[in-house]
Amino acid sequence: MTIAIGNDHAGTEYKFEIIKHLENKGYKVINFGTDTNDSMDYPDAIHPTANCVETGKAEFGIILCGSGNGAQMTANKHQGIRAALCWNNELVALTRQHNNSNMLTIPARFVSLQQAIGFVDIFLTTEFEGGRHGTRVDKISC
Ligand SMILES: O=C(CO)[C@H](O)[C@H](O)[C@H](O)COP(=O)(O)O
Repeated sequence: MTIAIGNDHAGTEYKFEIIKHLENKGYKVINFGTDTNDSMDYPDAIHPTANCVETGKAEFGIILCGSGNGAQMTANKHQGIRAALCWNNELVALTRQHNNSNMLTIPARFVSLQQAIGFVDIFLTTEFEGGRHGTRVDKISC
């Protein structure tokens, strides 16, 4: 499975650890984020990450910024993206089960690295439940 990852300067350190973790598990990772801690504008990294998922080159995307808000807002401008901002395990599981989210947004300045890695694992292994949730997800697009 291929995962697209993107981040601004607030997410660089967690991004490297997440890539290492995913590659150890056999995932292919495409990195669109900055690799330094120098200040940059999150849309410049998040749009290409979202585009990669939207066009089917990656099955899922992981995005990080300080609060998660800017990254999530940017990704959700893409028609084919459902990006969820999550800060605990239950929210991660729910957004896969109920919203069929295809991008996980991690607020890197508000969760620990251990939490962030746990979120990634839950996100990538939790199935969409379909049924009534499928009807609702189909109604999101306008
Ligand atoms: O959280 C963010 C956007 O929602 C970004 O990560 C920015 O880092 C945040 O806005 C803080 O900006 P700063 O330049 O790192 O002070």
